[in-house]
Amino acid sequence: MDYVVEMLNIRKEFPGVVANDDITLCLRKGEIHALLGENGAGKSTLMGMLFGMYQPDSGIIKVRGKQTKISSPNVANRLGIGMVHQHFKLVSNFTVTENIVLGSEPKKGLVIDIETASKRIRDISEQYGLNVDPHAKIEDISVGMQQRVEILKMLYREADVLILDEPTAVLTPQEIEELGKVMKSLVGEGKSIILITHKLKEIKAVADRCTVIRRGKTIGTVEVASTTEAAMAEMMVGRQVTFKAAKQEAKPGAPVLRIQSLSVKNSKKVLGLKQFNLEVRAGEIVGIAGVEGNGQTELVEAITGLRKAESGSILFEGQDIANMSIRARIEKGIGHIPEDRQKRGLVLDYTIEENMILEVYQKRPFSKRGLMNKSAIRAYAQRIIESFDVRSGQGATSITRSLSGGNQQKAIIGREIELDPLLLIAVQPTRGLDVGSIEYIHKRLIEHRDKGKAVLLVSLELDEIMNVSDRIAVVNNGELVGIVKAAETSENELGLMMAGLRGGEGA
Ligand SMILES: Nc1ncnc2c1ncn2[C@@H]1O[C@H](COP(=O)(O)OP(=O)(O)OP(=O)(O)O)[C@@H](O)[C@H]1O
Repeated sequence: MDYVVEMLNIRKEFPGVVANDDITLCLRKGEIHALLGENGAGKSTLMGMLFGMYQPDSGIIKVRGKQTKISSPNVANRLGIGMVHQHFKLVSNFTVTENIVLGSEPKKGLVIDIETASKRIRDISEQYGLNVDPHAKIEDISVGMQQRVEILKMLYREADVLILDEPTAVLTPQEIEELGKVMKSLVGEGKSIILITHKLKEIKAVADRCTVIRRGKTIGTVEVASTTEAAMAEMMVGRQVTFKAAKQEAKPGAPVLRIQSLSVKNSKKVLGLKQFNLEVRAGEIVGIAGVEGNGQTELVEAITGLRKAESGSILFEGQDIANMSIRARIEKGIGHIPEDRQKRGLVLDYTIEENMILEVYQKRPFSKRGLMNKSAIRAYAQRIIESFDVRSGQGATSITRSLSGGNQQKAIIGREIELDPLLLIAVQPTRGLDVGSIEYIHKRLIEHRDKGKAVLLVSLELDEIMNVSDRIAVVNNGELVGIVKAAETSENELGLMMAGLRGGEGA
């Protein structure tokens, strides 16, 4: 068998945790190979070793049949291995070409030869159907396009093994489809791809084989065509997973949040939300469906106080909070699971327990007369860690940065739900989570509702919106298109509404 990469019996320990324990993954030339595993299973660690960011404690890596030591990302690049990270590494006020040649600038004599580089970039872009304009500035192009620039960067450096780390987490459904085509065209030209993803549907759609790992160990490698999503999910978590959240019909009470004619400017200083009306009652989950960038961010930031409203009112428990400070809103009972967990959700250099009390540390029992009560803080953090299954090397005292992405996310969700807010605003709560964790988080959101609290769920995943919400408000271009009951709508109707066609009540 023609393997381009063989990672054999790989082991890697971090303080308190064996991140990889005897893992084997072999990549065939010309295949898309999915790497599937729960949050914290060790996927990024394994790929980090293939890309030269860490060294294995034991085990062998062979590239094109030859045993190799990949001591740095530069060595990986020279071996033809490239990686697109979850957080792109692009300079936003540089052009596509400038970003791609950064660090390996082509010269004509002493002068940097941007024109030749641009031409080559255009040729590669055409060859693989990437459709990237070499002269565009990064800040002016969409996230999906930025990702293609990252892919181009690897191709420009002649990589033929491409590692994509959760590439679709940041993409819209349409961009996901386009990325699928790009990946197929790459392997069609003889490249080989390792794809890290939590989305079983995507694995079914694009991958040839899938290696499943659980808690640092290889469970097996399967041929994707002859296996099911349910079977892969079960291999991964070690039990059956239900994909549909079980819930009773909502028994909504009085309105908790009432938004009237709310208009909010976006970061480009034009109205991103226009004359918006919405009500969320106690005991119900209202989902916001829409294509990314259609007013969701402005809506959430206006409610939480991160952004100022231009006009209109935001009534919370009957009181207009539009001019209240962020802290006052939290005190009144608004919880927020933010979209960008690294920027707004966590202080990465603090321990988990410090992060768990960010909003309540000045309260009893966590502090008394200015002194912190360490054991109360520890017990509180431990409770969240256990109920939300936050996995890390050193429990409550682990530095948050050392947690896997999905475990950071679970910690934030746990913290916000534990505050037991009257209104919980959950923005993309399950982005980056494995199917088992998604199942659990959905259950907790529904439990929160059943305790008589209000939940506002913002998500780009239609499945999630339809599964978890009671009512769905659809946004398009900053306006409310309509509100429908989740039990009475279909993916098709929502899709049309997201494109701006009016429907439902309140239109
Ligand atoms: N630099 C580090 N220092 C200490 N522990 C680490 C470090 N990097 C990863 N870990 C630990 O190793 C384990 C595996 O983490 P890894 O990031 O590889 O998981 P993952 O499968 O990529 O998860 P996710 O799907 O959540 O991104 C986790 O327990 C994590 O806390």
